Amino acid sequence: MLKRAMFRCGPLCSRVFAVEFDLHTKPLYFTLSSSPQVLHGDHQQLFGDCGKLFSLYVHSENRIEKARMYAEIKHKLSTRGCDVFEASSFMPNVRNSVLKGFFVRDKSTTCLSKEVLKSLQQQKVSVCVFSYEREGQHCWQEMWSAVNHVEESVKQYIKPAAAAEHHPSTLSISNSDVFYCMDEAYKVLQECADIIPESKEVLKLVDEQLKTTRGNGFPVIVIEGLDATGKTTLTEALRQSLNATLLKSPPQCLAPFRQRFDSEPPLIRRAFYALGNYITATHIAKESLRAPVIVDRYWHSTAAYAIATAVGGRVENLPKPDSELYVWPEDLLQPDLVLLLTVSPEERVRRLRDRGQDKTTEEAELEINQLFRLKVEEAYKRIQNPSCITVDASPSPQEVLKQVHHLIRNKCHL
Ligand SMILES: Nc1ncnc2c1ncn2[C@@H]1O[C@H](COP(=O)(O)OP(=O)(O)OP(=O)(O)O)[C@@H](O)[C@H]1O
Ligand SMILES: Cc1cn([C@H]2C[C@H](O)[C@@H](COP(=O)(O)O)O2)c(=O)[nH]c1=O
Repeated sequence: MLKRAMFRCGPLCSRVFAVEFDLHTKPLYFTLSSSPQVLHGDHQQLFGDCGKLFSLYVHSENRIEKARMYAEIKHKLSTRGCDVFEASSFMPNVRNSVLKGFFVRDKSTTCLSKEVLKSLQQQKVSVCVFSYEREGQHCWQEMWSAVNHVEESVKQYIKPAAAAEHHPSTLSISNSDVFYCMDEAYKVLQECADIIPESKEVLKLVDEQLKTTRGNGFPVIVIEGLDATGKTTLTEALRQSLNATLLKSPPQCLAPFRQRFDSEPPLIRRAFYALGNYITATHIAKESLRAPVIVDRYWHSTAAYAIATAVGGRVENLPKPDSELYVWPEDLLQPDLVLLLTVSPEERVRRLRDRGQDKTTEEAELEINQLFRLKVEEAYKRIQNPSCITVDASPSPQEVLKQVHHLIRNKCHL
């Protein structure tokens, strides 16, 4: 049964495996071979270190179940004191062939991870588990089962493989992390309506919005940036100085649901934020007929945070700059100008501390995770049509406002 689940997604021998062993370098890639292969360098380190080694991959036809199971496993394993590395199995360049999972090194004498693995194999979502054994300079894997009996289990040797051209997670971003049309995000919330009752309320709010296309109105200016880069300060100043309407994404009507969706795995959380943009779009269409509109975060934030979270490790793992993953959704109202506020990491942390507010989990992670911060900012800069203009937001609020007025005058003739 386990094996069948894995084979349904392509035979094991044609799959490539990737382990995020060191976040500062490329993932370690390997394939499987029937003959022993000598391991060197990082591969030797990954498979040769002490401790019991396992990897596991989650499969289910139901993407909501799969996403929730993956999040649950991550939580369970990380509280067991094991070394847990994100892993994936995929067919090179084949979209949606990715099975996400973990590589586990359990150094405990009692093998704590086995307990977790046993309980996982009893669930209705398929979790394929492999165990690894070393044999001199070689290492082989075989299917592992909680009851120690796997039909036709074959030993397959680990064979180091060259790095994939595209990081495996980029193969599954489209309409799982970033949604390129409203219907795709809508479907996700429909699919989880039974387990997350708030989904129905969110969908009702989306349905209530009129499908408006933008007429010839006043300019729409979006202000983007990491937390504490000064968006609230600037957007409020622009509202006053331009006599503009100030909107934000997600819109106020979704505020009561935000915490609930923030605690869900990326598939569900990102669909929620995507729908927030469509509601904001209908407000923009209406308000821009009356006055200039300033928007605090919009699709750039939704896509940049989603891509940076989906792609593990370093900035080089992001989809290439010309990737279609940076393309604006065709059915989403486009603003006239997008400005990206940037400050140095030190200044941003200082502003966060001065503000002394609660941070979202993601933002707390961001503070300690320089790599993530760099990826979000780089993803912002790669988004196309419209692309964003970077504004140095380190000077005083008055100076930043002056710079931005200048840009608005030039680009929007306001
Ligand atoms: N140009 C500036 N110079 C110095 N401090 C600033 C400047 N702009 C804003 N701040 C201060 O930095 C902190 C963060 O600013 P603000 O709340 O405007 O950021 P933000 O981008 O809206 O954050 P978030 O996305 O988390 O809402 C606040 O304490 C604010 O007073
Ligand atoms: C709009 C939007 C926001 N987020 C995340 C990014 C940050 O961690 C917080 C900040 O939101 P705030 O309302 O500006 O305080 O939310 C996101 O992941 N996706 C989005 O679309």
